[in-house]
Amino acid sequence: MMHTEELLVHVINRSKHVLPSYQTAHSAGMDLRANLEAPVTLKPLQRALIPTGLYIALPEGHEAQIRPRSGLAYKHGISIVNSPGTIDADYRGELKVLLVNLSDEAFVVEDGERIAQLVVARYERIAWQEAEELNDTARGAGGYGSTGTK
Ligand SMILES: O=c1ccn([C@H]2C[C@H](O)[C@@H](COP(=O)(O)OP(=O)(O)OP(=O)(O)O)O2)c(=O)[nH]1
Ligand SMILES: [Mg+2]
Repeated sequence: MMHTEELLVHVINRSKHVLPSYQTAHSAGMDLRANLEAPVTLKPLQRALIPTGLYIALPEGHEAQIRPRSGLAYKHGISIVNSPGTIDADYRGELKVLLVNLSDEAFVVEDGERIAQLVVARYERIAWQEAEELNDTARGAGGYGSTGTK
């Protein structure tokens, strides 16, 4: 259902499939479908750039992230090599998904299969302000488990 917070994004759908949509009322991502002439087999540790047939023009100040689906990851070890993939607001090419098979069995990507999810987000661009020192914090340079595990 339309409501005022929805952001309109221009899209051209050259795929055989319906446009991606949110599956539940508050899903952050829309699932992307593979748009294939023939199934693609990914052997263990093999990767492939999977076309979606979608072309978008994001409003300035927004990016889209292409993220893995947890079900495919859990059941079949399918992930995305460059996760999360970054779609720039000025990109006008086809959205593609760089899948990788991290399991020890071959996986077949079928035409129309929901292979990844697209999340749109605002981003900030920065300008550097060079400094001699940074402000003190309680964390300081602590990281990589510095706060313990329990
Ligand atoms: O998973 C992805 C990642 C990127 N892209 C498209 C949109 C993005 O705007 C463009 C460039 O992506 P990125 O900056 O990650 O790639 P690069 O290796 O830095 O290429 P470039 O030099 O073209 O920026 O490729 C995709 O379709 N899928
Ligand atoms: Mg780049």
